[in-house]
This record gives sequence, structure tokens and C-alpha cells, in this order.
Amino acid sequence: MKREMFPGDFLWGVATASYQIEGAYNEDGKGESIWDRFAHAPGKIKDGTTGDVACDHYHRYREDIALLKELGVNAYRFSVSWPRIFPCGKGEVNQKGLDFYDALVDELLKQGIKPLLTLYHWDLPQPLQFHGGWTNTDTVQAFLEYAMLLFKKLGDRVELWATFNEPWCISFLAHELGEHAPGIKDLRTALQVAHNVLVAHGKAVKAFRSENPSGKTGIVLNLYPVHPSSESEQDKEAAILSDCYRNRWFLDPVFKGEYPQELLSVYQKLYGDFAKDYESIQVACEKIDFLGVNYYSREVVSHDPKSILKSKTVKVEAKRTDMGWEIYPQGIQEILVRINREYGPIDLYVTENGAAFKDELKDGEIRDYERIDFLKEHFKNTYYAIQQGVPVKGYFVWSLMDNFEWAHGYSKRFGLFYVDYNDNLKRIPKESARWFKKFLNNEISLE
Ligand SMILES: OC[C@@H]1[C@@H](O)[C@H](O)[C@@H](O)c2nc(CNc3ccccc3)cn21
Repeated sequence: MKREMFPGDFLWGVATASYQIEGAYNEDGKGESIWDRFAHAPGKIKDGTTGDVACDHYHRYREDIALLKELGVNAYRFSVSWPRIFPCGKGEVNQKGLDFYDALVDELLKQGIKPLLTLYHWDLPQPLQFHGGWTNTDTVQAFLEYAMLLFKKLGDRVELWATFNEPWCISFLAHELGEHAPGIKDLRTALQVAHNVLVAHGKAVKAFRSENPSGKTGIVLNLYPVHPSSESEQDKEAAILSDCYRNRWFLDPVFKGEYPQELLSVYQKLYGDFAKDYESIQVACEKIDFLGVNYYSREVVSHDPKSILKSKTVKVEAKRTDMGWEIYPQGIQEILVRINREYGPIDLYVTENGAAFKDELKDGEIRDYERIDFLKEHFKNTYYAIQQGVPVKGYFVWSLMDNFEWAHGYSKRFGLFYVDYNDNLKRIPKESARWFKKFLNNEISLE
């Protein structure tokens, strides 16, 4: 199975995100983001690092685009740092911030690489957080102004636009579990954030249509197959509610304009007032052109009477990545086929798939054969979905290079290129980069 067996216009790319690679956290007029503040707070990041410098992509973007060219990709997914454009979140525009993304897009196009731009990959301007962040509908309005400015400035050259990266992480991981910025631990707040982000998504898609009818908009969701640990009714019930929490809480509003009733009723029992505020999320259901699917693993659950979802994650015996995530390649096929069956027809992009492994630099080489095997199996399972008629239009490997892995700092490496943090952030191609390049050049098969 070679690259040429995928559709001729299939996009093969890599993905990154602004806070994870750019650095220059306070340069050229950029304002503070919630991740700048969170990373600087003691104890939030496992290795005590920050994204202040990261991979210094802000200064090295031409070098990094040369790496894309070397790989032979035809697409690149990146995100824009909102506080680099609006240091205060709204109002005054930072021209140097706009200039950076203008130059980035021009260089990509010059190298024959198609950009997929993500408007929001978690780095909210901190001044907006001072006023409640995503719990405040003023932030929805500020997001629309930010989106409209970028549509105007880059819409002539960028065709593919994603509004949000992983609303599940923006809401539940960051506001219920508290593991990401701003580090709040309150389910009611998380539900309010999820709602406002979904509203912002719908309004931005509608505004985009009016501004740029030829462009294509979508949203990026992290999706997981959720399997019961047994065939018992209770475990199957646990899987249904966990699927609502992880997947359908965002899929159903975006494609059907309603929250999944099975879980909505649980929250309505918990929060009496929930109904009147959040019963309708119709506004999120603006027709989109594509869905970005971030796939990493599956979840196996069992009944748990003590939990709100009556479910708990079960750690099954399996091969795992350095993140502890089960390696489950058939899950990418399963999720793509399901989305097409239950929410299609809709163009799908695998906007992130990749793995962290304990990559070691030895004699100038990084022999990451586990990553090659991981990608090979996920590419094959993506192809099997295409063979079943699923309109998968592209695949972006996470990530181009090792970078700031959120609460894990630099301790987890996902890159095709190794970043030597002890040697001036030097980028070194891993074996997987060489393998990917050969695959893209039709030199090798996936068998
Ligand atoms: O963790 C790897 C990547 C991360 O670097 C990206 O910025 C983000 O888009 C991303 N999403 C997932 C899947 N969701 C997730 C689950 C738990 C913690 C963080 C992310 C993995 N990844």
C-alpha cells in the first residue's frame, strides 16, 4: 500500500500549534496568553518549563518551512496566537503579529504547501481571562472580531480554516479537570465554557461565509472510540455516557444543533438551571465544510456508581505510548467510519495523529522505529476507511518537531524532527522523518 493508492488530491501534512512552537512569548508586541501565565505558575508544568522560547519558531519559521519541503508534505496545519494579533484580546491590532502570519502563509504558498489555519489552539489572551474568559459572552464577541480580522487579512490565500482545536480540552480538561490553562476545577463552569465555545464556533462559521464564500471552514475535535470493558448492561451504559461526554457533547451540537439527551438529562438533574441556559445550542449548527479529527487512542470503560457519568476508565493490557495512551490503530478507522455514518456526509481530515516515545539521540541518530510502526498502522487504517467510502481528504501527523507538550513541558516528544534543547534547538530528522519522506515519495509501501 503506497501513497499513490490514496486519492490523488489527498493532503499529507504535519501539524503544530502556536504556543507549543513559537516562543517569542513577549516579543514584537505580543500580549500575555493564559498559557504564558499558567506555565509560569509554580507546579503546573511537570518539568517546570514554559513556552517562553519553545522551538523559537517565531524567528526560525523559514528554516521550519524548509523542513516541510524536505519532508515532501503538501500541507501544513498551524494555529494563530490570538494575543499576537490582539495583545489585549480585542481593540488595538499588533501589526507585527499580523506581519508574522502574513509572511508564514506567503512562504508556505511559495513552497507549494497548503495551509490549514486553526484560529484557536488554547492560547486565550490573558486580559480576556481577567473578565471570565470563555465563561463570559464578551469573549465570544472578541473571538468573532479576531476571526473576522484574520479572514480579511489571510482569506485570499488560506482556504482551510478551523475555528477551534478540541473544545473538549478547552472546556473539560481546562475548566473541570483543571489540568490545562486556566486550571479551573468546576464542572458547571466547564459546561458554560463548552456552550460559549460552541456558540462562538457557529457565529464564526456564519461570519466566515459572508466574508469568504470560497473558503472552507470546520472545527477540530479529539474523538475516541469508547468501548465497554464487558458486555454487561451496566458497562454498556457506562460507555454510552462516556461517549456523550467525550464525543457527542460537541458532535451533536455542531451537526444536529442539540446536546445529547442522555447526558443533558444527567446535567439537568445536577444543575436545575442548566435547562433554560443550555437546552438549545442550535446556533452551533452552522453548516461546516469539513470536520478535523484528532485521533490518538480509544477509551475502555466500566460501570462506576460513584461517578456522575456512572463510568470509569479501565486500563487494559496493551502496548502504550510514552503518554500512557493505548496504541489502537483500528480506532482511527472505527471513528472515521462512525462519523461518516452518523454525521455525514462531511469531508474529514485527520488533523492530528501521532505518538510520544522515549526518543534518544545516539550517535547523531534517533531510531524511533516504534513511531514508524505507529504511523504505518494508522495510515493503513485510514486507508481502510477510505476504501469503505469515507471521504477522508487529508492526514496531518502530530507533530513536525518536538515541542512544548502542555502540562508535560518538553518531557514528551511527538516530533518527526528531534529538537535538541541542549544544542540551540537544533532540528534533527528522526528515522520516522526519513520514513515519512520515502512514503510521500512513493519509495516505500505500508506493508
Ligand atoms: O498531546 C499531543 C497533542 C497536543 O500536543 C496537541 O496540542 C493537542 O491538539 C492534542 N490533543 C490530543 C488529544 N487530546 C488530549 C487528551 C489529553 C490531554 C491533552 C490532549 C493530543 N494532542
